[in-house]
Amino acid sequence: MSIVRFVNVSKEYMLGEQKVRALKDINLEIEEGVFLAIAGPSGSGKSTILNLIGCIDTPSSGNIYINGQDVSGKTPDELSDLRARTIGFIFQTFNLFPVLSAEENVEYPLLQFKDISTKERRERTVKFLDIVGLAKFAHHRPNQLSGGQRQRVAIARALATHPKIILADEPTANLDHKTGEGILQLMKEINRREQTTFIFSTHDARVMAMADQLIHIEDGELIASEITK
Ligand SMILES: Nc1ncnc2c1ncn2[C@@H]1O[C@H](COP(=O)(O)OP(=O)(O)OP(=O)(O)O)[C@@H](O)[C@H]1O
Repeated sequence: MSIVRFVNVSKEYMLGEQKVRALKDINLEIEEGVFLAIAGPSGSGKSTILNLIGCIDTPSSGNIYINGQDVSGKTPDELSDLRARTIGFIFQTFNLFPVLSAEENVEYPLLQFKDISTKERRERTVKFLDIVGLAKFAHHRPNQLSGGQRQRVAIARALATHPKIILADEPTANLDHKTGEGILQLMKEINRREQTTFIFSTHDARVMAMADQLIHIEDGELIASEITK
């Protein structure tokens, strides 16, 4: 079963009086467990696709199925529940809480789940900080960590809720090349081990080369989707 399916999806934004067509009639299937890159020039619609998959935005027309569920017609509460249980997010600017330690940042999204006990919360926090190689930095705040370490905290935070899909909007854009490559390598290891589906946008050809599937968009249109591995 596809974990993500777009059927004739279009997205328009109003910019003052002007209509911007951010996505035009996109048809797309993403299989569970894939390591997928979305590539395209600035303004081509990469973030719009990620926002739609992440249920933080809804299409103007067409249907989107996430983990077999049609997201159209869902209420904002239902969408936020689907999002919380299915999706993890990683951002290019890391988006950590500056006043919280690394472990508190990882634990934070788990607080919304009443069915996860304090013990389970603590265990997951320790486990995922360890997976990203930051066990020793648990009590550090973001400003006491390097860019690569901050992104590792963000990866641990995204994994802590056991999502089926992790969405990453240019996760290496604010990192130097070597650090960025380490982050991608870590994401790929987790993808292979946990079978978590990773979907990330990028401008970087070296990052694209690590993907199993590469989607090219230009001017809101899907121009190619190739399985590379
Ligand atoms: N909230 C919005 N209101 C109006 N127009 C928007 C909005 N969000 C995106 N757009 C427009 O939709 C198009 C696609 O934008 P999107 O952010 O998806 O591109 P992108 O490929 O992610 O770009 P970048 O690589 O620069 O982040 C652009 O023309 C953009 O200006």
